[in-house]
Amino acid sequence: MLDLNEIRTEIDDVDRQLAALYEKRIALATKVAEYKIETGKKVFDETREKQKLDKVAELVSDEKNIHGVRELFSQLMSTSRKMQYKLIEEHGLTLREPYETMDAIDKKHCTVVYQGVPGAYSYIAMKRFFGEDVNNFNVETFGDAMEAVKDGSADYAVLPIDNSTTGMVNQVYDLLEEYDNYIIGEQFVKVEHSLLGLPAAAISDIKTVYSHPQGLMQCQKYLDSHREWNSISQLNTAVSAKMVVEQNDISKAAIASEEAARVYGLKVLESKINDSDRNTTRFVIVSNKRRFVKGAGKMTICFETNNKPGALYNLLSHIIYNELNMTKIESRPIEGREWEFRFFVDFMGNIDDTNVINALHGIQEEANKLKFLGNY
Ligand SMILES: C=C(O[C@@H]1C=C(C(=O)O)C=C[C@H]1O)C(=O)O
Repeated sequence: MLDLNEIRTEIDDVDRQLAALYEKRIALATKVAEYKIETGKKVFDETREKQKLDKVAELVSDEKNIHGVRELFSQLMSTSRKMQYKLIEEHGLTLREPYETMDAIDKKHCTVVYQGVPGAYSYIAMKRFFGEDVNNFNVETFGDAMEAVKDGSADYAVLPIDNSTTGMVNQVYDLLEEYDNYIIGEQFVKVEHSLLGLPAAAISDIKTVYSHPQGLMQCQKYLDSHREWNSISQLNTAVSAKMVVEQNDISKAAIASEEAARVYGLKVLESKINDSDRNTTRFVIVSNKRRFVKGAGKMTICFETNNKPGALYNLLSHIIYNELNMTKIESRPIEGREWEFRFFVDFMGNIDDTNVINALHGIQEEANKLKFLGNY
């Protein structure tokens, strides 16, 4: 019979040696970091790491251990790199681009753009975030809103980015990657859809329903119970309400907010028709300036990786190692590169926190492309 305590005592002895050797190895890597600080050489040396893994594989006597020892050393080198990024940042050699901070957003003296027409959920989110009296104008598409912020005709844009029922708003993610605009705030709005018709209409009159694709998707179950209706996508939920008024036809209805019913003088034929009674949309407030509210607590970044095993795992390890709490990850296909993806990651932290700085330094060096999208 083997004695567990005895074996564990031996393991403890091996671990003591490993810990001492780890410290010795890290001390050497610190010298490497000093060399890199002096010479400007990059931390990550892929060729050296590949050679190292092949070397250590040759050092084991039992073939069964090759896989484990390669994994162990790739983790050791990954930790060694993270220690080096930290040292380099401490030396003031940052990869960060300049940015400013502000005490608060001046909500009284700004112009805000949103997509749609009055009564749209973006309009509701805008009023919720900036107040009822906000100076604003509207445009037809999300891209137009991004453009208005880029060219300075608006200081801020309010854009829907995620919905609790249907997930990400793909187009807005893609626009954040495409434009050099930054997220400086967010606003959650509980979205309750109603079926809106002309004052003279009854549910039995309805043949056609207009809404934004998101509105149609969020009421999928309700629409499935009325398969005789024809659903037609429009640019916006409130645009749909406006169309019902303009067409003046009792067989037409819109899926939109009760606010839209008030704005356009429509009748609520049925309220709360969304599939989930907790249907919520997250809106982001976007600016063309890298100016963030002091003490902002959430970061959004986006990066691309090689299509290689472990690539995403390796990049996320910077967030884990620096003890940052990741709250969201999404992926989008990269245009023109089939089956390659770009990742959007949210984590808690402020752009001035040292653990955020160190994590970003590592990701920037090791990802194909890192884009910082905001702090709010
Ligand atoms: C220590 C170095 O920096 C990095 C870490 C390595 C390691 O810990 O062995 C190897 C290569 C580099 O990616 C080095 O360049 O030698």
